[in-house]
Amino acid sequence: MESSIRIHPAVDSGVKSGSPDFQGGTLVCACTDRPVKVRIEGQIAHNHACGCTKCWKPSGATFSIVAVVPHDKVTVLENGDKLQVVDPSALIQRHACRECGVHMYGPVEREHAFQGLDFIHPERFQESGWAPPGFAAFVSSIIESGVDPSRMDDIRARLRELGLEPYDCLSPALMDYIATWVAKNSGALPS
Ligand SMILES: N[C@@H](CCC(=O)N[C@@H](CSCO)C(=O)NCC(=O)O)C(=O)O
Ligand SMILES: [Zn+2]
Ligand SMILES: [Zn+2]
Repeated sequence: MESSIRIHPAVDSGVKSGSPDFQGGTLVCACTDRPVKVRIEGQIAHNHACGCTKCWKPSGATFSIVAVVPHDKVTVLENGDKLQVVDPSALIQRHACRECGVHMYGPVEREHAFQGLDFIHPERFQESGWAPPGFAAFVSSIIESGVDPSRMDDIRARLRELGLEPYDCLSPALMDYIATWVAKNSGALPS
């Protein structure tokens, strides 16, 4: 299953399945001194590989691995004083460790289909068993980080080989969910 194409260390040797018993755990940043720790209660949802320029990626990775949890399931346990919001104008308020740069949680507070959800990077869990990524989002966006466009066919083929269907925005199910929210908000669909 190994390939010379690096997607992300958590999936490069094959996507590991999650555990039905996973009850949540603790996300830890990369600092050896005073690491930021964030408690997540329960399983994650909509886990995916993301090629956008805004999501945190470990070094050498082309994609991030990112999922959502309800905001009320997120608690900063330790060293929250090290957190700062990366881009206050963004939809996702990514809270990053000022020292190591790892994004610990990103709430959506604005009126939006994702309001009330926090984006997290499950690879930072100390525990295993989190639900695996199910698709790849914002694949074309990796070009914005400097990936040569001529590599895109091979990268999309590798994503398919890993079972991560590539999309250039979110998955059809999530795009339909967002569009339904917009239509109900505007009155185009009954709410
Ligand atoms: N081409 C841009 C895309 C950035 C983008 O829209 N990212 C998505 C996905 S992040 C996780 O799935 C998004 O919803 N962003 C909202 C936000 O970042 O606040 C790029 O690559 O920068
Ligand atoms: Zn840190
Ligand atoms: Zn992203």
